[in-house]
Amino acid sequence: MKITITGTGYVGLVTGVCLSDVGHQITCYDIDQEKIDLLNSGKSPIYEPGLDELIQKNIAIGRLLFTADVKEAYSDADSIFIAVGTPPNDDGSANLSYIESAAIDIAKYITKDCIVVTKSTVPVGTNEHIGRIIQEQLPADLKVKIVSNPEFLREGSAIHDTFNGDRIVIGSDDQEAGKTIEEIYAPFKLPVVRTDLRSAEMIKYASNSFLALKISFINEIANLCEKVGGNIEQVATGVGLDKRIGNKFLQAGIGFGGSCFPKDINALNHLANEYDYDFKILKSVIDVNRLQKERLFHKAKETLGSLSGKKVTILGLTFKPNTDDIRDAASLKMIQDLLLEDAVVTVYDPVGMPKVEKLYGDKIQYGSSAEKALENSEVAFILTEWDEIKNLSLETFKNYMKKPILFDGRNCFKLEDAENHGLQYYSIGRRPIV
Ligand SMILES: NC(=O)c1ccc[n+]([C@@H]2O[C@H](COP(=O)([O-])OP(=O)(O)OC[C@H]3O[C@@H](n4cnc5c(N)ncnc54)[C@H](O)[C@@H]3O)[C@@H](O)[C@H]2O)c1
Ligand SMILES: O=c1ccn([C@@H]2O[C@H](COP(=O)(O)OP(=O)(O)O[C@H]3O[C@H](CO)[C@@H](O)[C@H](O)[C@H]3O)[C@@H](O)[C@H]2O)c(=O)[nH]1
Repeated sequence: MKITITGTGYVGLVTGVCLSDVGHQITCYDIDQEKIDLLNSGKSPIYEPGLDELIQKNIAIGRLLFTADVKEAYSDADSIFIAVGTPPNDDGSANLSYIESAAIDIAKYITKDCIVVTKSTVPVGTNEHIGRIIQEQLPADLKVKIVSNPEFLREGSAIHDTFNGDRIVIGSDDQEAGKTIEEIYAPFKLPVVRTDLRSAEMIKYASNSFLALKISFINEIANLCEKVGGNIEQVATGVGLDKRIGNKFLQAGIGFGGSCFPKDINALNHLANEYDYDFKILKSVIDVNRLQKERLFHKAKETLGSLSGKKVTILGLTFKPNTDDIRDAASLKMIQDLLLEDAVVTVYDPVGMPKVEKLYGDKIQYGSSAEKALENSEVAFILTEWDEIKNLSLETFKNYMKKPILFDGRNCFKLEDAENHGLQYYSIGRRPIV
């Protein structure tokens, strides 16, 4: 059975590699020739622990093939998994142009009946739309069935999540097509949820929105703790032990970012508006997150007065650890606000600096290490909880900074430690050490 994966971003690449690792013959197709060349040399274009090794292993045993040739990708394919991007349009809706152009190519180049599976995150109704596009262009003697199979992996633990996911969602209005896709996933031995097309699409948006809601909720409790007293970590532990609530996604911080939560929540809100539904909770989640990203900046201004001309260090640029992804990261808003204040900004991140450099060039400085970035700085912000940053000794801040004033957006250090080291330390949802 020939399985083709369209798009070699996080989702397409990790899905293709993991499916080949459990024994399937996989062809990964991308329109980006540079990515394909890199992949054929055994290197992943994305930073994901463990991925290079799996790519090399499965190329070597001949189960994994990468191509930028559309004919090679689609001819003889039995099933095609679409995993192209669905980035946000200016109005918050999902941009479906990549999906639509993939659908047109599929209709043009398939040579036998096949199942088209959408892994990309798409608004409710899109799979039917894809089906119609394909149908319109398809030669009369061929048949295509449509399946929705949303993806739940997280960047940074994508391989682990694929092999150990909580569920595989397979939505189809055609039982047989759904069953074939279920069989492809059988080696993973994971729980399968079979639904109709529209429910599968909604499961993806509802899941991301609910996780984002948990984060915005705990961030608001943290903000209130700062006013009324209480320690958000103790509160989150106490709340999370209730099994009905669960302890995951209750880590208060500088707000959520990444390529998914902000985009998907906005897309769901847009969909609700289109159907004349006022999704009040979702709008609040978006609003709370926007304010949370600005919170430490305002606190620093309140504490220091003006930041103009002051050397400010940012440690951690990616939207979370173990990825080089900076999309919608809290660091981007912070850099922008600091530059508007005429602060002198120096940044450090274990892997995220090249992408930030592409955006900001010589408007900011780049430390070759956390210590170098902290040298002579008057304020430091921690925005990503990389192990390397969490493991810094608090002595480092004292030794390298001009004044050790630390704003920790990820609660990386214990309050007692900051107190013992004589740091001025502000974190999220905990009393300040002044
Ligand atoms: N990144 C994640 O962690 C994650 C997790 C779950 C779901 N998703 C969803 O999965 C989808 C893909 O996300 P991503 O981060 O992997 O995307 P991405 O934007 O990083 O990669 C998409 C790839 O598709 C290629 N492409 C575009 N049009 C194409 C076409 N017509 N034919 C072949 N290739 C084409 C691009 O060149 C690119 O390499 C999105 O809808 C996203 O919301 C992402
Ligand atoms: O308790 C928490 C957990 C997460 N975050 C932040 O939330 C964002 C997203 O984190 P995470 O969910 O781990 O990363 P993603 O890789 O964006 O994964 C999410 O988005 C993917 C794309 O849709 C889904 O597949 C995943 O299931 C979903 O977790 C990051 O900025 C985190 O710092 C918090 O602030 N507090």
